[in-house]
Amino acid sequence: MTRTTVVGFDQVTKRYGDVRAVDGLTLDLHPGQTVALLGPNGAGKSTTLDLLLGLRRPDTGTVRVLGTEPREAVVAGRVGAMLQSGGLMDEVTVAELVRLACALHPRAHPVAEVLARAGLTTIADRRVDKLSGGQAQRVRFALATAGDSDLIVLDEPTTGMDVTARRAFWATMREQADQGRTVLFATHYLEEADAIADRVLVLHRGRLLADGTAAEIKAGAGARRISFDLDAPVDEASLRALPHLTSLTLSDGGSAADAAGSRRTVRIQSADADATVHALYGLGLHPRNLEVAGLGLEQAFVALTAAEEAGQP
Ligand SMILES: Nc1ncnc2c1ncn2[C@@H]1O[C@H](COP(=O)(O)OP(=O)(O)OP(=O)(O)O)[C@@H](O)[C@H]1O
Repeated sequence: MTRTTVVGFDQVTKRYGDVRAVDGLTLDLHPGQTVALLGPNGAGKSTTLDLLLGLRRPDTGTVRVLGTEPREAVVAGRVGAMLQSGGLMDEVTVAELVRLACALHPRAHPVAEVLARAGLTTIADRRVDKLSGGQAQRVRFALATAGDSDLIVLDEPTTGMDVTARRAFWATMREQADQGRTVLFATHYLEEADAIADRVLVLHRGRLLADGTAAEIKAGAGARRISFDLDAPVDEASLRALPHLTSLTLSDGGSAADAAGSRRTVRIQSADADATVHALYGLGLHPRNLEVAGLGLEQAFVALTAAEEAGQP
């Protein structure tokens, strides 16, 4: 089965002076996908979004959106965007601004529906320059969903939103994806990516470091968490010398015996848990409550990007 390509990057590079913000990026996004774009500060996320919205042009390579130039797709109303720095007009009310966005959209939804979806009905008459940070985010969200777009692009959309607003926001985005739209969002909230995205892209120095479901990314990072308790005093240096260990924390267990310093809880991150545990028993220790678990998305992300940093000058 051939799938429609909503966003296609082919060997795209974008430099700012000496900085390669996007470096040979090749990528296809498909309808109905909810895609999280992750990466440390400066990884190239915003530049990638700017390229696919036609706000910047690649130095080399091609970007296509819904089979056309990005700008064409945007002008045709096929792309809704919520950008980080999107300034809102002063001295207009929420309703006026949303009405304007709907008037400009070739396939607009009714204004009341757009306001309601973004949770703005009760503050529709407020001036946008008097809103709180989270309320202003909701207005940006309303502008991104003013019309029937095929692709919704969100740059750190939930920054400043409270828990309720965040939940409502993601429930709406889920609905949008269920209706066949593609939702692409850049975020630093890895738990959101884990919970919401069915595809996760990890960017690092403008390159794609990982691409898969959150579960695949966690498994692909390879590392595991090992934790156990020790009743006898332990020589920290011998633990630190365990093979494949990437981090170690020692903490007191919290009981009266621990005050004497004998009982410790040990938490290890290892790139090869089997080998580390094998060597642990080789030290003659008697670990209790031993647990080996996979990484969370956040830990996998840190492990992936740290490994990449270590391999680069
Ligand atoms: N207008 C610009 N002029 C010069 N350099 C820029 C410009 N915009 C971005 N850069 C540089 O390009 C690289 C990628 O920046 P970009 O904003 O795309 O990253 P990001 O992943 O969105 O970062 P963040 O998580 O901090 O928002 C960074 O090194 C940044 O300093």
